[in-house]
Amino acid sequence: MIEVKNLTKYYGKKMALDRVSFSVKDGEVLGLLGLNGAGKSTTMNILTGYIGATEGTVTVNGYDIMLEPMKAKSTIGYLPEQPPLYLDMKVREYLEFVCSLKKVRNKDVHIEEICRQVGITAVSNRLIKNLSKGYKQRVGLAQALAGNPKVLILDEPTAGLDPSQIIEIRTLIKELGKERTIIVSSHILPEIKEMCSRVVVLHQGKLIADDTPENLSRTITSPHQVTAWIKGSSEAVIQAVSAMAVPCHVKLLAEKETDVYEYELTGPEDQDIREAVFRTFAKADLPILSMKGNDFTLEEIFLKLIHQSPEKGGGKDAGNIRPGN
Ligand SMILES: Nc1ncnc2c1ncn2[C@@H]1O[C@H](COP(=O)(O)OP(=O)(O)OP(=O)(O)O)[C@@H](O)[C@H]1O
Repeated sequence: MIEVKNLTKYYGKKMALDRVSFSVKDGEVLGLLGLNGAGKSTTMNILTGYIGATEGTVTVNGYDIMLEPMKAKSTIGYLPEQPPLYLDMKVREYLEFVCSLKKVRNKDVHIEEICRQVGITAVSNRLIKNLSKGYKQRVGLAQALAGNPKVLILDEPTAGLDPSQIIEIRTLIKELGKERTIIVSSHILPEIKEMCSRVVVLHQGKLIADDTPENLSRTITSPHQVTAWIKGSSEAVIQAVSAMAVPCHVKLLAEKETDVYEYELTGPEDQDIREAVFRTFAKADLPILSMKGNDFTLEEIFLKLIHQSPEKGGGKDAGNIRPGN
């Protein structure tokens, strides 16, 4: 269990965190989502006792990180944004060193176990500097797992990896999350959705949402507007739309294939038009070859979350969204 209360951090005059509070239950995988500079690393550095907070408290498994740092830290494994690797060491040598620092008993068996867990047994005799970035990240995860901590804190573990390495690391984190409490940061919403059971969204040092990924998606998707590829003449499409039960505006975007056009369909803000769109074009014998809700960039999502916060009058459907400023 991790409790974060009113965490505030100033770097000189620069405020990096502003009264951030949240908690993480045992066995939960919590995602910290935010743009660059949102305060994710600062939060993680405070949680792991790397830096102190200006105000506020953090307790990890009942130990206050400032008052009982040794006890609190002994329950945490940390993978910072830049993994703390000694490049001229071999993987095994490095893990032996980490295990000595953490006073791990039965080192050999333990190292074999964590190498197996993160899939680095085959490279355990290689110099770290000769490993790919994906494997270096795995070694970083292995050092976090040394000592079998109950809590893992992982700062942007997939940053800079190629797509197949990203999938491998995400799968690994999901696997590790079955037995541990994990906090993982990212600036990629789909990544957080895939790995986490809860998401805390930070923006400019403030907590602006704390919810499940599903509720968050519901809050930020916009089913009143869809983009669809429809086969048939544009005249027939326009005619079908004019007969729709829900009033809709249609905009032709592009010709995608012969006789297939891409349209943007927009209904009233508070209405989900997807089903009506499907029925309309099925009835008119105009096949929909693809349909998707309009995606938002992360920046747009943040603006939406801030706009929908209760303080700004958007509280009705805003889930657990908290004020943004
Ligand atoms: N040591 C420092 N001294 C001064 N300002 C800092 C320091 N570390 C971070 N900051 C500032 O605090 C704010 C939060 O930074 P932080 O690194 O926590 O954000 P982040 O969400 O982790 O971003 P990123 O994804 O870029 O790592 C930023 O404005 C950053 O410039």
